[in-house]
Amino acid sequence: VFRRTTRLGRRAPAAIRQPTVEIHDAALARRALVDYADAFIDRPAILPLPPGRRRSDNLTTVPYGPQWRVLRRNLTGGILHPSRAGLLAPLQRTAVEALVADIAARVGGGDGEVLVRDVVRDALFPVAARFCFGDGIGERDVRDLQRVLREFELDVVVEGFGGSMVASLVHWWRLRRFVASSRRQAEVFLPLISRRRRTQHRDDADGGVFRPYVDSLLDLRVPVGDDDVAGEGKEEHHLSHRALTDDEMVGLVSEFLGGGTESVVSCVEWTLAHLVIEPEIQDKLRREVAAAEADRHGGERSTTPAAYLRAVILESLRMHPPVPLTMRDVRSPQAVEHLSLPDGGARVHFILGDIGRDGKAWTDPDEFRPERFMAGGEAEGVGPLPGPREVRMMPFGAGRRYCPGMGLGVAHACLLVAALVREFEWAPTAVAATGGVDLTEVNGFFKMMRTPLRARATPRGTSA
Ligand code: HEM
Repeated sequence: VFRRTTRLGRRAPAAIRQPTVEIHDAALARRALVDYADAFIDRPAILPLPPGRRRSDNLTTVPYGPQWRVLRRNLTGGILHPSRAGLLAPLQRTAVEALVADIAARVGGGDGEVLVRDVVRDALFPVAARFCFGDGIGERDVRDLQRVLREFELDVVVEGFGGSMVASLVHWWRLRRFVASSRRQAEVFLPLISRRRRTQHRDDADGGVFRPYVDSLLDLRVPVGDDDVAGEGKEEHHLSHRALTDDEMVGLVSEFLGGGTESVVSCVEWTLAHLVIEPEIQDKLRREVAAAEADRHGGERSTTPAAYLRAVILESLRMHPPVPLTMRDVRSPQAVEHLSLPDGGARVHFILGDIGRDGKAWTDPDEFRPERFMAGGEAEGVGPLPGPREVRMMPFGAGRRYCPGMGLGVAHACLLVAALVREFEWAPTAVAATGGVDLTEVNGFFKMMRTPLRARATPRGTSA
């Protein structure tokens, strides 16, 4: 059940010279993250701090404590709260229209090949950028933001994220690239943040439509104290507070834009790959999406995805969780003892793809069968987030640090896949038709297709 890895040699810095334990098993994942929730609460440091730099965390890296609570509450309660999901509808409509127009232009009236991840990313990224900085940012700003995030991914994120990436990151040159890439992000983000600082209270938050993430960060005050040690055991309102530093703002914005887009792009690409290979599932899905459209009677598009669409997305997330693994730094003596972890604690990696394909929890786990999530199926009632009793899959993690963007991520994946099948028929390209669509995975920060999906799109002519 445990696979203990000892990849790091004695030359590795003390902070990461820890044994690594991998969990591939759904039942054990539940035991760890539910029974020992308090012990599985912090993530290990991925990078040693560059010389002369102070620690500045985003939500993913901040240790559990008052600062984490304030940042998390701001995102979940203030920005991503389900009651505000409807406010994003105009941005999402624009994204869907842009996606359909882009594909239609590429196939030029007839059918043609489309590189799926590029068109999806180009449609989705502006939504994340405007949700972050407000509706006022221009197309050039959006392009600059996309460029620096892409550079970060290409320069810093390498195949094999996890133990081996941690090892390779400690090479000085990779650390130097990381610092250079963060500096380039700061050069693009900070002027946009300053512009927002000058205008945020004047333009009534974009006409009262939605509150950009950056506005909430500018107003936020976090508890004072390095690594939150000062906050241990104190009520939050007894602590003194400070504004976020520029470095923290850059990290939080980078996390919001990068994590919120690429994960959805990965999910949509994997989903469409299966729909290309299995035309009956694509057809069934299209019929359901068309029926839901017909039910609209000219009203707003529903924000609740239809049952089969949701099942298709869940099946894709089960088989190809866009984030390949999630990590915890475990030091608690109790958890160490009861879970037979190495003395002194361990870095624990939960391998999300293996957990979703655990043969003890799923029938034919390598088959793409959305029906399992429908009424009467083996996974009826299973959702994207595990409940307290069992873990069958955990594409958004589990326990206290589960993904706060889950609702938005699933909504965006559903919206984009629905538009893709409603407007186009998807088939393998001539090359793929003989060689098959390549479902080989490659694990970077995100689980992507090793051969990016190219598919033949034929407009269905249903668009208004
Ligand atoms: C399909 C889309 C997405 C997937 C599959 C995904 C997956 C994940 C996973 C596996 C984790 C680690 C959870 C854990 O350690 O237990 C995570 C954390 C996180 N995600 Fe997502 N995510 C998605 C979308 C988003 C979006 C849209 C946002 C923000 C707008 C977001 C923001 C975050 C943040 C801030 C964390 C760290 C939370 C914490 O430590 O408290 N994610 N995500």
